[in-house]
Amino acid sequence: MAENKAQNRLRLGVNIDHVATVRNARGGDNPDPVRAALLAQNAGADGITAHLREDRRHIIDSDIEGMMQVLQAPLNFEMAATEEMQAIALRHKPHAICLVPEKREERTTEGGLDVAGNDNALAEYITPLREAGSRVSMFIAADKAQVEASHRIGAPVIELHAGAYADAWAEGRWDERDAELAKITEMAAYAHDLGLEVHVGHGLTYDSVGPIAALPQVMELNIGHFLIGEALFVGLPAAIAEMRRRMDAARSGAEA
Ligand SMILES: CC(=O)[C@@H](O)[C@H](O)COP(=O)(O)O
Ligand SMILES: NCC(=O)COP(=O)(O)O
Repeated sequence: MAENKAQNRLRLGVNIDHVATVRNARGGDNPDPVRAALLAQNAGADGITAHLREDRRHIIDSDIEGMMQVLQAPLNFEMAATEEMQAIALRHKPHAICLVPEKREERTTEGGLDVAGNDNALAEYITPLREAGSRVSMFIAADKAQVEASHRIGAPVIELHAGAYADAWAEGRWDERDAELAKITEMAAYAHDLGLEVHVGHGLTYDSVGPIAALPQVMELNIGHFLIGEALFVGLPAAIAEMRRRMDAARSGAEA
């Protein structure tokens, strides 16, 4: 995504996948994820994130095409490391590409990509994507071996999977929440020391965003499902503004 004027300003990428989930429940064109992406951009999102799954359960190919045509904000294109997705990414050359693991039977992205177990293949896979100018990131668990493998293969960015932290928060499992936060905290610092740019995402809400936003090494958060749900009640611009307020308050050490 574009450099921020204030160096320490945390970027917010708004994931619009679940606008497409609602559209696809009935087929047809409404609600339109491209319209939601434009609205998010105009409401202050620093970027738009969209995950084109192999089964097209939410975002479909024409959504990506539409966003590439009309968005000024950078697109962070989430995809599995398959030949089909590589060809689509090379056709569109999005600002950023985030490689994520995918299982057709999962309800949502359950874990991080196993970069450590596939480092040679992934190094080869990302080479043309990087040569085409996309900033490639690895969506990984907060795990030292995965951070080191991401660095080794030449990915400039990692996104740490916050799902276990966010779920523990939502379910009141406080010890687990604290343990997950400790892992993210440690790995964000470690990855930053290696020279990686650190992003965090998955499952974050108004409640759980603060401690993650407060981590000084984290440059970007990607948040979708909660914001799209909240938008049903308050509208997308208001939901984004409130998330932004909480991120900024945590970043500056103030009470949210
Ligand atoms: C990789 C990731 O975290 C996302 O793409 C996201 O949460 C929305 O997509 P799913 O809910 O389909 O995983
Ligand atoms: N990569 C995480 C993302 O884009 C948003 O995840 P979620 O907030 O929809 O769970």
